[in-house]
Amino acid sequence: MSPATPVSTAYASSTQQLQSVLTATGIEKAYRRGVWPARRSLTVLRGADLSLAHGEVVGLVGENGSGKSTLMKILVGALRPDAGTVSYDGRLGYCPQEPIVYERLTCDEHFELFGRAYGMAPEAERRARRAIYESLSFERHAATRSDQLSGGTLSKLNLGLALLADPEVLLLDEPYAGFDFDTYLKFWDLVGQRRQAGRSVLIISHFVTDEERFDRIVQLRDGKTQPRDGKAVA
Ligand SMILES: Nc1ncnc2c1ncn2[C@@H]1O[C@H](COP(=O)(O)OP(=O)(O)OP(=O)(O)O)[C@@H](O)[C@H]1O
Repeated sequence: MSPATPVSTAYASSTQQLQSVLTATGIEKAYRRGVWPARRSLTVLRGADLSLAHGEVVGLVGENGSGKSTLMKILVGALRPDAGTVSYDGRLGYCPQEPIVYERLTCDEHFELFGRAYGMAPEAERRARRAIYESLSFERHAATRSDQLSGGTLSKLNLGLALLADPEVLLLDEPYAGFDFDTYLKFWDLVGQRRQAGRSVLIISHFVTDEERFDRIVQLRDGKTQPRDGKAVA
């Protein structure tokens, strides 16, 4: 779902973070697997820190299984950390790795539903929807049910729903895996517009070729975050 709602008392919407729009400190997370007596614990995050400034576009990278999605789920409140705190200002928009949509609803119906959930006035929702259709070129699918969309168009809908309420922070988990090249370029135009507007974007990425598009890259390794070589430190 997007945007995320905090689920834990460890989360607080704060106006005290003047520099950062989102700050995570000392995040720890272990998954419990199996059943007793063969129960095991897999520690994924061991004190990860992350901050996002206004207008910053940050890449989150790391090996498969290093915990990028886990950290992002914790940032948006979809998963509870074992330790650590997350605070942010304003609204978060979250685009999960696997689109979460209602298969019987059309694209238009998704926007209407999410617009209501965000508390948007109908006219504001329609305006935002038109702009999203135009910037990602999928207006022709407005009346198509989501179970009949191609994978790439489903990814556009997933991204569009995260963008709908113009969130201060956009958190995207491998958003462009299904995009064709033209859409991929449109995606980066859109990210550039958000940067210009002072909005922040955190993107989980696997593509080394994207490196120059980020203001800063954070790498997850051994459960902790570190700045990626050659980019400024947080
Ligand atoms: N719900 C879960 N229960 C148990 N283990 C999990 C769960 N979710 C993730 N894991 C494990 O936690 C580790 C981190 O997973 P996560 O999806 O956060 O990594 P990732 O860096 O996003 O990986 P990828 O690059 O492959 O998408 C992996 O070993 C994964 O198998």
